[in-house]
Amino acid sequence: MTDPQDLSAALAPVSAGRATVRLEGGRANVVLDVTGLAPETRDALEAEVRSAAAALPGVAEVRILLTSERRTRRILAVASGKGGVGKSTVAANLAIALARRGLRVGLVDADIYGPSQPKLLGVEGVKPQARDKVLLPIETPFGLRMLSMGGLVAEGQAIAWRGPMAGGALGQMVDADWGDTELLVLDLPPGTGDVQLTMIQKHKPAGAVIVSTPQDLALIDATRAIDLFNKAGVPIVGLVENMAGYCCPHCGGVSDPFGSGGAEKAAGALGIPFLARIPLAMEIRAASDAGTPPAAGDTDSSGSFVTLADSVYEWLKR
Ligand SMILES: Nc1ncnc2c1ncn2[C@@H]1O[C@H](COP(=O)(O)OP(=O)(O)OP(=O)(O)O)[C@@H](O)[C@H]1O
Repeated sequence: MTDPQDLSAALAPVSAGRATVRLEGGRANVVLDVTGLAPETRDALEAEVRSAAAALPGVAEVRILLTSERRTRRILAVASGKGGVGKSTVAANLAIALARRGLRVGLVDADIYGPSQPKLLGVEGVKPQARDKVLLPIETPFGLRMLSMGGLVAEGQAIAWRGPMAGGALGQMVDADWGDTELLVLDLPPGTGDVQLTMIQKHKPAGAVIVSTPQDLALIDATRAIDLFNKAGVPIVGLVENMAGYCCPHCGGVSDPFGSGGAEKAAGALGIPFLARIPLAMEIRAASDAGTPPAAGDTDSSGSFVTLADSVYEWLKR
């Protein structure tokens, strides 16, 4: 017949110190601390503990209670005043570069108008599962987990959600089972309307990275985005200039279709940090379309995302 010591001894090798046990007649009550474990690791641990306890003589029933410490997880918003400036591309590559620096990163694609993260991260068509009505983020091949508005609707279906519906879906994604993820990068929809303001107020990002192209018109919109975060009391991490200088793959000459240096000047005038300059490069567009983000490799264009991630990393440390 098993006694409490036998039960503890039998579970010790499989539970790695995470189990607290009590024996009541033929029932083994196990409290399992699963803090920081990814869902699949947690399920495997629970199954191992259950079968180790059930194998003991005299144990007729095993009850397992999972507990987890609530972790503080920070949200980093990536936003732009207007569409098409490369906000999603920057968000995906920044998230990957931060993951490569050792942070446990998750990416939430909150862009209700054009969710593009599943394509950028090569997981198009993969639907997130749910457990007890809590979403389980998708594992991507690039060392980070992801949830997208795109994964919550049928492929190709137009997303014409009103603010409250979008807010509800975003809430489900932010409150998903992120396991030990310590930083959530939030790819916001472009623009500075009510939807964005509600998202920001509700989920209170720790900081915001603003993406702009170098020309004046885009910068005026970026200034509006900065104003939106200021109103919501969210600190601005800084401004990223995307689609700067184009290096011709044929002659090697550099041209500036959208002007140059505009974002750095604007950042100076606004008193916010200038984080990085990402070149306009065929390689970035092609790799993004192919679902192999440049920041996951070691090419010329990955360097600019590393610079960006370094600045953001330093900011997060502060
Ligand atoms: N630095 C770059 N060099 C070349 N192409 C780029 C660069 N940045 C983004 N692109 C391309 O520009 C297009 C728009 O990028 P992206 O979808 O990231 O923009 P967005 O601002 O998130 O757009 P939306 O407003 O639709 O959310 C994509 O085809 C992307 O591959």
